Amino acid sequence: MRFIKGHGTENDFVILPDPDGALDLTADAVARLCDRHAGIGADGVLRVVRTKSAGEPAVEVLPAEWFMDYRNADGSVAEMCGNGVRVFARYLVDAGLAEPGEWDVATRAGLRRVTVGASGDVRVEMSAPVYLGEGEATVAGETFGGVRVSMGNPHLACRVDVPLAELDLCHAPGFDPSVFPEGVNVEFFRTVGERHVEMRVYERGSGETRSCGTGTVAVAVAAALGGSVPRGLTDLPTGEWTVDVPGGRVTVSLEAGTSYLTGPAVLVAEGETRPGWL
Ligand SMILES: N[C@@H](CCC[C@H](N)C(=O)O)C(=O)O
Repeated sequence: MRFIKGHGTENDFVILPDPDGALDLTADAVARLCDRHAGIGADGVLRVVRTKSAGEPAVEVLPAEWFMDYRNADGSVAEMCGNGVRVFARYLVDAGLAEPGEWDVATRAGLRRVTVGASGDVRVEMSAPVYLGEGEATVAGETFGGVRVSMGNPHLACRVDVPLAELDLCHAPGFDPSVFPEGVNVEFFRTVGERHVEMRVYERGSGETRSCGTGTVAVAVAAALGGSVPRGLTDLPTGEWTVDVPGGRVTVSLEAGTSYLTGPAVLVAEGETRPGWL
């Protein structure tokens, strides 16, 4: 099986080209590919498949040529991946499967418009963040309040006062499963300057990662709200935010009715898995 390895702010992915949807990609195969000791190692898999061959009726109707089939490292399926979609777009251009420019990528959360040049950073229109109220996470017995935000996938963005390095994220933060029946990605953030925050994240299905693109937008929303409650679920503050993650830096732009994420997308290696390994 041919693969490419890439990352966006060190949120890393195994990219599997599967234009005609021929791969039967099981959860077990994804987990083995992502295993950092016995596999290639990654936070997730990006299967690159033509939308019409996605194998998912809700996706096949979307008007985009390519579908980003995103899987978490444990093999679970997720709706969206903000770093992944930039890396996905970079791969399509690098492989000659798409021209540099602006076009839509199909995801389980709907269409996401990417702006991608021949090299360099990629910008993604991330759609309107949805404010879902407040929530709580616990880390090592301590409870942190946060803001629940949907970016197509679920997030809980918690402002903290302690240095981020002090948080023990070796284990999954606790949360109320009746509030998050599908699980949740939990971000912890601190303000470090004017419209500038730093964050760590514990991702649903992947554990602590060095970045989460959808999470950076959720954190920008929580930081911009600053504890206030918005007038409507998508009537959120606007403005540009710098978000530092352990793996680098991204820019989030909150605009009326939508949001944008800009950051790096890097391809680092390619190869073939050994016959019979998976
Ligand atoms: N790392 C991603 C998010 C991947 C999906 C997430 N773990 C989930 O299950 O929702 C990003 O960059 O957004």
